Amino acid sequence: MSKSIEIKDLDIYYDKFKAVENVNMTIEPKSVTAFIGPSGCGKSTVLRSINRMHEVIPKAWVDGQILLDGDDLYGAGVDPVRVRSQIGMVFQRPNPFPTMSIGENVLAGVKLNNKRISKKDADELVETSLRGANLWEEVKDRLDAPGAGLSGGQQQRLCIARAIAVKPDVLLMDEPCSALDPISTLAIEDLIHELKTDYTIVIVTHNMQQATRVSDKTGFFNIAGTGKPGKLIEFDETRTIFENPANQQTQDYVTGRFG
Ligand SMILES: Nc1ncnc2c1ncn2[C@@H]1O[C@H](COP(=O)(O)OP(=O)(O)OP(=O)(O)O)[C@@H](O)[C@H]1O
Repeated sequence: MSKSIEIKDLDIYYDKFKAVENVNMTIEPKSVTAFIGPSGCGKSTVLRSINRMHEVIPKAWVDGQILLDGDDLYGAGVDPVRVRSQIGMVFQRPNPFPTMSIGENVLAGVKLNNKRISKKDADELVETSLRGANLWEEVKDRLDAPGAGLSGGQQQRLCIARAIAVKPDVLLMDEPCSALDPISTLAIEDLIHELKTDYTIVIVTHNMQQATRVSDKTGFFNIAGTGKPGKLIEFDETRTIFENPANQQTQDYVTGRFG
């Protein structure tokens, strides 16, 4: 089930360093939101704070609220492990577990959450997740082969299958195509389009064409200088951000006049 994300007055720190300041945005369910901006402006940091992965780094913390369909993910008593199962993540480099087979990789997240499932249910889940990730036809005859034996693009779709197998509400993607060739990139972009019918998706991308191709809304982040916190400069329909942004910094960035 797809849910909304509301970020309120969010500051994000690495120990004493404030990496991101005062982020406010509302992300609609069943939409794709792209985060763009120059290196170091805090896109990945914001993304990782949405599923409480940020605090895994020693002394990293946040101030502010992130609401998933109105529930504060940072509220007292909220289990970060449960948050991470509701909000899945796909990383820059495909990272299937190297010693596991394709089928075991799909089930890895489910097993990590201590869910016991029958062989029949497991087989069904492997198939629906791989179909959901547009990988089933390519791997259905070799589910017992190692996940590491797939191509980079196939491995990334396997990681997406692993993420959707736990039936999350949200999928976060941190530059999911940056290690892939153009054909595999298009396959992932097509998949993002399809996944939007079931999930809320947030994607960090350095590729502005990709942002225009896959996203409904875009957030442009910027940084005033080294050591300064990154800020969300503008958040709007992707078309508006790229064709008629309200802010001069956004205009300069999307037209390549930046820096
Ligand atoms: N583990 C960390 N410890 C300390 N500081 C960090 C850590 N990770 C990131 N930072 C700092 O936080 C700031 C934001 O980094 P972040 O990686 O979120 O930016 P980004 O916009 O995603 O950059 P890029 O586009 O290069 O991936 C940077 O100043 C970075 O050096």
